Amino acid sequence: MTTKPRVLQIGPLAGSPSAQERLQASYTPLELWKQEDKAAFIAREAQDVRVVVTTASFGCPADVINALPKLEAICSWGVGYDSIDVEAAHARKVLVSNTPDVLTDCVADLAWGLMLGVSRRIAQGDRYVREGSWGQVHGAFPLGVRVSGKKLGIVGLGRIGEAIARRGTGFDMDVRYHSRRQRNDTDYGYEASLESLAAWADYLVIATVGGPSTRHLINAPVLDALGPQGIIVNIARGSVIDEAAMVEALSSGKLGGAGLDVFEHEPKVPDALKKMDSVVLLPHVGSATLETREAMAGMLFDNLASFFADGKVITPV
Ligand SMILES: NC(=O)c1ccc[n+]([C@@H]2O[C@H](COP(=O)([O-])OP(=O)(O)OC[C@H]3O[C@@H](n4cnc5c(N)ncnc54)[C@H](O)[C@@H]3O)[C@@H](O)[C@H]2O)c1
Ligand SMILES: O=C(O)[C@H](O)COP(=O)(O)O
Repeated sequence: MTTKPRVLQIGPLAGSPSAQERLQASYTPLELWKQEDKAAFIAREAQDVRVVVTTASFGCPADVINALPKLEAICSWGVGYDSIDVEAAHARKVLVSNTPDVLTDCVADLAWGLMLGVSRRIAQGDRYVREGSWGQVHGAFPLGVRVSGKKLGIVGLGRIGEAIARRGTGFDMDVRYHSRRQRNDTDYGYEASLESLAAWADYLVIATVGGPSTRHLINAPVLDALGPQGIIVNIARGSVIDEAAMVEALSSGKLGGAGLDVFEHEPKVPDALKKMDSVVLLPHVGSATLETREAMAGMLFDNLASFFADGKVITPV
């Protein structure tokens, strides 16, 4: 009988219906999140472990990486790796893998759901019908804002940003983007400054990586430039927007609206946002469809199998 390889699992694979079962079927996961004294558990049980299994939300900090002398790979479920200390991993030649591409379409679809939801007051209208206000309240339901034909600014024209842009052309929108560098393989207009993109755009959609390099990239001056008719959508990471500045801009009418799937201190959401009809709030569900979550699990297991077969991962970071 062959023994199942032992892997250190940082957090549960709760986002895919079958992933935890599949992990247990082929591997022996050491469940770190269940341990009271994690450092002692690692020192006692995980000194021979070659692989860490984690997710974008649980990540893997440097102290865990450095407490595992035999570590060779960190395989993560999710495309974002801002929660993994990739520098510490690479310093020890530890491979890191994520799950790119398979979630791109669903996250882009959700960004569009947020754009439409805020502009056409979809969540507000749903509340209005459910609470019995339709036909009872004097005056009509407030008017929304036209989406088709408007100006779409994308911050971070990567895989997801580009999928959002592509959908924009189907809505007859003019699309421009800001990234650290102009891309020479796309015809979308490039704005070298974030503020000039925001000043031009009706919709500013955030699709960059998270982490220190993009922390508070969207600050008060950028929000001011987007202006009282402007709508911001964030499906990237909450850290990219200065959340306090955004709440202030929305409260004072300096910013028109916001569609948010991610927040600075998840699962905490500022109470002020919950009271505003100009915002739509979602609980970090960009990739949360059955098909995509299964595909992400598939990619995680392909990376694990590849590592244990020949020491390589398929989608390295
Ligand atoms: N809401 C969700 O559930 C959800 C789901 C999947 C991914 N995400 C987030 O979306 C991010 C993007 O995913 P992707 O697959 O498109 O990644 P990607 O690497 O293809 O794209 C990231 C883009 O950000 C750009 N970028 C990096 N630093 C920048 C900066 N300082 N200024 C402007 N642009 C910058 C890069 O050039 C790149 O174009 C992930 O890192 C993740 O954090 C969120
Ligand atoms: O980066 C990602 O892929 C998404 O944010 C989904 O991962 P999470 O739900 O674990 O953050």
